[in-house]
Amino acid sequence: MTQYSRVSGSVGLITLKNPPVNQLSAVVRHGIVDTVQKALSDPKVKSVVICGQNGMFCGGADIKEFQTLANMRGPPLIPMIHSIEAADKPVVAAIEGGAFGGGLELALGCHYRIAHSKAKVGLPEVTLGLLPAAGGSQRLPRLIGVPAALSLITTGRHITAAEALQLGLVDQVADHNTVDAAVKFALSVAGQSLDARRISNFQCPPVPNMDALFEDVMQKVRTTARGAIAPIACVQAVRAAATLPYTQGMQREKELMATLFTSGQARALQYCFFAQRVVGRWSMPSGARWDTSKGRPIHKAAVIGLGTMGRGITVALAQTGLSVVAVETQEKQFMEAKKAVSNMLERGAKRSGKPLAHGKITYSQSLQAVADVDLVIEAVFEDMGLKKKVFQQLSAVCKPGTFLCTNTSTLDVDELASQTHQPELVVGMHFFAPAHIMKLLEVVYGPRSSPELVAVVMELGKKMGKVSVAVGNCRGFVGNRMLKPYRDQAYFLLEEGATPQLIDQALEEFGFAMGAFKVSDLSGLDVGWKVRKEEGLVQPGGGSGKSARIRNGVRYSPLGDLMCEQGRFGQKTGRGWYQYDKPGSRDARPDPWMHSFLEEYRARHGLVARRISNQEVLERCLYAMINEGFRVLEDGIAAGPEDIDIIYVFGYGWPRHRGGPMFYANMVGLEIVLERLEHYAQANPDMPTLQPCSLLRKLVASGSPPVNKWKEVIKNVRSQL
Ligand SMILES: CC(C)(COP(=O)(O)OP(=O)(O)OC[C@H]1O[C@@H](n2cnc3c(N)ncnc32)[C@H](O)[C@@H]1OP(=O)(O)O)[C@@H](O)C(=O)NCCC(=O)NCCSC(=O)C[C@@H](O)CCCCCCCCCCCCC(=O)O
Repeated sequence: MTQYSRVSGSVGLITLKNPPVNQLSAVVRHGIVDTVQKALSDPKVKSVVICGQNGMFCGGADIKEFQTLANMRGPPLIPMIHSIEAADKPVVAAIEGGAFGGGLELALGCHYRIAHSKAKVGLPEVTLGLLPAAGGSQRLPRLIGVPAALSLITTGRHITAAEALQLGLVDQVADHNTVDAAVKFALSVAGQSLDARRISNFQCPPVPNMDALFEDVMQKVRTTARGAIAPIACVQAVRAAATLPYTQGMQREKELMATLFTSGQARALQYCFFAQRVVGRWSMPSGARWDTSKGRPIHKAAVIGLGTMGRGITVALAQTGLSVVAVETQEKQFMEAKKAVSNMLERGAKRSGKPLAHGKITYSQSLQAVADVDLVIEAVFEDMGLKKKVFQQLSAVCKPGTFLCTNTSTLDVDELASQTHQPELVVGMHFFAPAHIMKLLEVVYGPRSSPELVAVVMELGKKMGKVSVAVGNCRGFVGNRMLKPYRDQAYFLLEEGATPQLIDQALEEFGFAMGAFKVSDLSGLDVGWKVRKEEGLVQPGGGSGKSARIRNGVRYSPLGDLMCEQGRFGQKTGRGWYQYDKPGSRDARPDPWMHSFLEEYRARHGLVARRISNQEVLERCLYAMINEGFRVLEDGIAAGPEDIDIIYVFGYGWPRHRGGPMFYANMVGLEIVLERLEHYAQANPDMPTLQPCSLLRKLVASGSPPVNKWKEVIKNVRSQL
């Protein structure tokens, strides 16, 4: 909706009213068309101001309308914006809060833009698999120049009002009431010629070596896009702005948008946008929910253990403005950590332009120092015995009511909780390395965890800039639990004839940031080896005879153990699944040694190498992971498919334009995933992770409903258990 009034005698004020972000739904577009016409035909009105209610200009087109073309009724945006630009009375955009996507395109159609100093603007369409197709790709380069427009449009980043002013994207920045400032401004420009204010009439500012610039940008975009098509279309659209007259440029914008609009990638990215918001509305099997559970404020937090994870967590906490007590009992680690944390904070301050958070951290070598904190995050070595001891000590030292969190990535949170006097005040906070950079936080609750604590930790995660997902307790929680069958399949494929580079290439072409073996080299093969040894899975020399590749009755690959026996721990030793120039180097190169290692291994176990296709790599690795995802849903560990998908997109390098593993399964077709799993399970009866799980079968039997309808089927499956 829109509201219209005449203010200060001669200014027509149009207010967009469409909570939550004044998105340009059909009814708003109708309102704009009608009120603009009203203002222009009223002889008393000499100029017009467009603003948004509740301190927000406009969040752009209504993304919900994009779900089907049938939804796209009402006046189209492009002619609506053209009619504003063509008006013979000055139109001023008063930007409070933000102007994003279609919202900024609307403002670019206005003759002047005034922004509040705290407002942000941007064209984030690329993050939704689209391009700014209401003239944004054509007007922005004409206004601020090709290089700056390319940067904004291909990344979708939001910029501050100050940066927008510097770029010439806004004409004035207001510190107080933006609408008042805009009305005053509108009065001052009434009657002035608008010839020089219509951006579509501008020529793009000339760029020396334009071909080279576009080639360079396209090259960079292709490398970072990992298969996403929207960033490439964005470059093509800006190129059209730079090389074609406006009307032809608009035609190109339209053609490019038509390709993107109906693409699977746009569906996936828009799903991710909403899924990210869905996971914030967490719920627990007990019925506790985000909107009925209230946390309490945390003023002082502590981190126990200042290894790599503890350091990152300390930085992330300090950057929220909290007082942090950082505890490390080992002298050498203590000294190194203090220095490392300072450096990380300095780099962070430089990057963000925000002041240093140094003063807020106090360091101690004694656990007694945490006696008065509100919340503790334990980040000692991943060893159940050690962690149990720490939790017993914390329970004795901390004041009653202190929240105790563990940064374990796999261990049983309930077992740790049972070491304390108040098990209901214990949860897992699974950070991802580097903890001050990576966006994902898995918040792991147990059956006894209090909803108040979950609310506190979810809120704390938000303050740390994390995307927090609440999940139930099981081995590996959601992310690592699903990663295991994926990795196992990668090992089995090596045994059957693949190479690490063949598998990694297939996964990277799919869009993963790194293939399974590069990730393993990065995180260190010894980490998993230690866990497997503790579980009694490792046999010297990989074991012999038929049982060498079987543990507990299921298929097991000792390849990783054999690599570790040879000291090949990955990047840290300069040798792993790949070779590196020197220990610590990141540049992975295929290692000819691997060829003879695998040949010798296959010969020892009577395996005949066969040709493995990319399709088989993807189906076996991804469908095994997806199948486990269905089990996670069936077990109630994740509340819905969105939780799994957000975990994978933000924590495991899953390509966002494919929407997360569960969304991807839906896109492929659940019946196809089921059929392929059945096929591989039949060929490999000793791999139970390939046996399709009952929820998948149930969903297929229910006609493969879209992903947002799965929860109903899950509820039925659970009620039958
Ligand atoms: C705005 C924000 C920065 C605010 O952040 P904040 O943290 O304050 O709040 P939330 O993010 O939690 O959001 C609150 C609430 O609002 C919902 N929401 C936000 N934005 C939108 C929106 N744009 N539409 C709908 N709903 C929105 C959000 O979901 C939350 O609600 P929930 O219930 O889920 O909790 C932040 O919200 C933000 O970043 N928003 C998105 C901004 C954005 O990306 N905007 C761009 C939108 S796309 C666009 O504008 C496209 C235009 O360029 C062009 C359109 C032209 C269309 C032409 C179509 C041609 C089709 C051709 C096809 C031809 C095919 C053929 O014929 O064959």
